[in-house]
Amino acid sequence: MRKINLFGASGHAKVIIDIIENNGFDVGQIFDDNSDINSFIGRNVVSIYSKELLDINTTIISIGDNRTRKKIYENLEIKLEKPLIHPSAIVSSNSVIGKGTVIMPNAVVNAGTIIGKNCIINSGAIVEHDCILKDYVHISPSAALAGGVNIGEGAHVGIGAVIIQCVEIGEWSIIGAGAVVSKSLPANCTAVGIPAKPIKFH
Ligand SMILES: CC(=O)SCCNC(=O)CCNC(=O)[C@H](O)C(C)(C)COP(=O)(O)OP(=O)(O)OC[C@H]1O[C@@H](n2cnc3c(N)ncnc32)[C@H](O)[C@@H]1OP(=O)(O)O
Repeated sequence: MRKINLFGASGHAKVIIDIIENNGFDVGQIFDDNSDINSFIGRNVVSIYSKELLDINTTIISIGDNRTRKKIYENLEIKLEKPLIHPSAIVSSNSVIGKGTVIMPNAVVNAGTIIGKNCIINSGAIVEHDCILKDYVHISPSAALAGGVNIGEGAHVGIGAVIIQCVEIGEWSIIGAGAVVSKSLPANCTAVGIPAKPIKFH
């Protein structure tokens, strides 16, 4: 049976284990650098990093923080798993999804959309047609992107946020929970409200 490693024993990893099992695959190694975590929902956790051990299988970086996923991928040259898609998600055959990206239960990814690597399309999120999502993006549960939306690297769209068509979100920006984004937003900002406006830059 095909095995998939997890890098990070987090709450996010619990949902990914469900997706692995629902696809009929099995969990391989679970790695976490916190040596206090010896087991994770009944499974053994390895805390001493070994590239040889991890490279036996492909891996999903199961950490919710976008910058941490990027740091781990770039520093450790993780051998990424193909996109991991929950069977209840609807993903167009005319979309392109990068390695290490996870598509959670009931998410929708429509035709013409291109999603980079190590992204999270969380439960019930909708990514409409012809969107472009760069690497390390996280679309939170129930967020909705209309057609032709562009999301820069590492941006985080908060839970229940709505982004209207053809809007651009700059890299590493954070869109607050429940925001309505009606105009493009710059890089490295946190934007909240209806309509969404930047409240700070980082
Ligand atoms: C499966 C999962 O769990 S996936 C994860 C899903 N989680 C999310 O989507 C969380 C999204 N995060 C948020 O909405 C956060 O509140 C953020 C990122 C927008 C802001 O967080 P912080 O940077 O810590 O800012 P902070 O909490 O200090 O808030 C700053 C101000 O913005 C306001 N604010 C914060 N979030 C929001 C929001 N979503 N909508 C409107 N106003 C908001 C605060 O009330 C505060 O206002 P004040 O200065 O008048 O008191």
